[in-house]
Amino acid sequence: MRIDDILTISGKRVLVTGADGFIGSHLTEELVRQGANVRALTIYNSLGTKGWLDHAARDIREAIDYRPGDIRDPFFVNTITKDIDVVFHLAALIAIPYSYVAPQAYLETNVGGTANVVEAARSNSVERCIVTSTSEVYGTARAVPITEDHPLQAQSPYSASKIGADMIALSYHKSFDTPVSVVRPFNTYGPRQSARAVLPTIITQIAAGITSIKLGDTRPTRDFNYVKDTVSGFIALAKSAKSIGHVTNLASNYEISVGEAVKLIAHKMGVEITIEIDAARLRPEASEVERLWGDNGLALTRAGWRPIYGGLDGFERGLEETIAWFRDPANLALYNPGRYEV
Ligand SMILES: NC(=O)c1ccc[n+]([C@@H]2O[C@H](COP(=O)([O-])OP(=O)(O)OC[C@H]3O[C@@H](n4cnc5c(N)ncnc54)[C@H](O)[C@@H]3O)[C@@H](O)[C@H]2O)c1
Repeated sequence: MRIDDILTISGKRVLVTGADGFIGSHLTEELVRQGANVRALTIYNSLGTKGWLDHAARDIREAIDYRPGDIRDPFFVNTITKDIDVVFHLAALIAIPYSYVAPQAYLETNVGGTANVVEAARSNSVERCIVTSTSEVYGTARAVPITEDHPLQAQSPYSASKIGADMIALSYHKSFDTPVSVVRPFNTYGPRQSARAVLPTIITQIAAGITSIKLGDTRPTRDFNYVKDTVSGFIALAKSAKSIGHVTNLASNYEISVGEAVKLIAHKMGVEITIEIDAARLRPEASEVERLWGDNGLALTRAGWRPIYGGLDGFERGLEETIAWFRDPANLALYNPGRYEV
């Protein structure tokens, strides 16, 4: 196996798992734009839909090699990884509230699925395998900004499953020299995100004319990455051999509370709102991650990555783009406007 210092994306055969999802669809589009030959693992469904990739531009849709299936199936994952150069593994169960209800499913998909992906990467000698972690694995910050050596605290079954996945992935680098990079994005937002996530919850309710906004706890702080930054970070880290065998944060390095983010969104959407605390959205006290604020220094050192949408100014620009997308009636219609998701 040869590992270039700087890998070129153009012309590479790239597998994206979770390509039908929020971040995965944006990443897939960008990889196609950069000249990669993309194979998209989309979850199998009997309707034959391909999630958000159905909404990509026609030339992008037509350039993709679709492989509907399931990451829990090791034979399938191994088969579609043959002849692949670079793997971006994003497929996962991600909703924290559902992880309280069905923790076993989170273990099967997030830990078992990741084990299948890194095993396929090893046995097919890929050049890079990018595994997606999450800032949730840090739990409530003990020190800020959060660096990659911050303790891991599993405050939800989701977080525990992602910690397990990260450890399996890193063990493949240590044990077999598989070129695994673990990428740890902080909260990502932007067009196409599920209305279960906090910013789209606020935006879709306001866009649907609701002024009494239902939310969970508004006190926790988050470090929000705009999806274009998350995607450029994934690609930068894949290109750089310096990220192999390591965990690297992708953070905007700007901290804001959920309550302050709500006020900012309402201001940008030109409405006065009241916040209604919804018990159904509250996490158990010990499970709520109170504070996330990430350090992104290693992403710069290892891959030359900096967020374009960093700081308050960048967050405002990212929100404006996101709000404009959700306000488009064709997009809002996909969200069943007026329906409130827990
Ligand atoms: N959105 C965020 O704020 C955020 C932050 C940090 C990390 N992440 C991570 O980024 C990745 C993508 O998250 P997202 O926000 O785009 O979520 P998403 O739910 O939109 O995408 C996840 C995709 O995984 C697919 N999937 C689920 N189970 C599968 C299975 N068994 N087989 C095949 N595909 C399966 C789903 O169909 C979905 O398209 C996840 O690994 C998540 O943990 C997300």
